[in-house]
Amino acid sequence: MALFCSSIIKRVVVPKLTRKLVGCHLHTCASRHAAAPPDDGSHLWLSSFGGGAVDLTKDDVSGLAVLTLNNPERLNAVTGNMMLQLADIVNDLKEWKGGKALIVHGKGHTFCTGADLNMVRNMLDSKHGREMCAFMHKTLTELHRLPLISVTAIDGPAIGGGAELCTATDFRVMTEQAHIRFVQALLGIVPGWGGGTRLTRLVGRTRALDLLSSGRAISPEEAVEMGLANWMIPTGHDVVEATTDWVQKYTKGKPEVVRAVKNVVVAGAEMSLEESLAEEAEQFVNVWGGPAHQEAMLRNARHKK
Ligand SMILES: CC[C@H](C(=O)O)C(=O)SCCNC(=O)CCNC(=O)[C@H](O)C(C)(C)COP(=O)(O)OP(=O)(O)OC[C@H]1O[C@@H](n2cnc3c(N)ncnc32)[C@H](O)[C@@H]1OP(=O)(O)O
Repeated sequence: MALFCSSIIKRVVVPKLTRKLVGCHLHTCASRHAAAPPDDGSHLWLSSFGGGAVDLTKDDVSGLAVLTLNNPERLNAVTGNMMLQLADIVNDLKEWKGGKALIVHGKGHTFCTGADLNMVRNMLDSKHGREMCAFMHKTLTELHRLPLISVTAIDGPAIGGGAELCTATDFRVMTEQAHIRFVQALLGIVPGWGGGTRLTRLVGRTRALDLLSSGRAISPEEAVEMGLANWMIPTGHDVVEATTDWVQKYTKGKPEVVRAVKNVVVAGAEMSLEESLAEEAEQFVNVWGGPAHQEAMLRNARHKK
């Protein structure tokens, strides 16, 4: 069990002024047809939808990071402020050279119920919808490509954008109480955070069409059966601890090797044959003769079962 030490809690606090704005803004949120958020020509208007937080702990010894969606009063619905924090954290993790693994989970016995509906009701114009969609596409694509072994630990509902978010990690593990549900079609939309594309590539065209058009809930058993989830967390275990133990089989190597393996797989999944082979060669050269390679040769490594 990896112990957390030298962990850094990273939380971006909404400045007081914005809070005031959010306060008066949230006052208007009561009416479903309030004006759309301020038009500042970028995605920064997302911060006018405050509430919740995305917390990150990083352990420089084990190379394990834990990202926590922290909005339990709203079942970890993602506010605009949380979207901005998530993007900041993904950028931070991209540069974390000692990083090997990332666990994404939600506070309390819920993973995430998608976008904060109070925000959604106040940004129904196509301009803000398009900007939010583009922002989350970029953020979750970069999360998916992080040179870390990433796993979403789902305890409770993963609904709408929450279902999409869990497809942006390499693996998914679920408790018995968990379920995944792509409700977008029931809300008159389609996935807005890239989850439709990733789901289709994960489970195939027919199953993706079944799940996206029906909006039905997927149990942990069915998710494992169809390859959408990779493991069921045994009951009575702490979700993060159990997931930390589970992911360790992928992170025994040195950070540079773990990161190189992930980069090879991302290339194989997303690039043309020639580009992917070139990237694989690049990754090979980066680790060939490196500390891990030298140590293995000195160890005269043998691989008995
Ligand atoms: C771009 C859109 C994006 C996408 O799909 O791409 C989206 O994600 S749109 C949002 C999709 N999500 C939903 O529609 C989920 C809505 N929530 C529910 O269906 C239920 O809350 C459920 C089934 C998850 C749990 O029901 P339960 O009865 O157990 O709890 P409550 O409904 O009473 O919820 C407790 C508390 O949380 C608030 N809540 C829940 N989900 C959201 C949300 N997505 N946004 C904001 N707030 C949410 C709910 O309002 C309750 O708070 P309260 O103050 O008591 O009203």
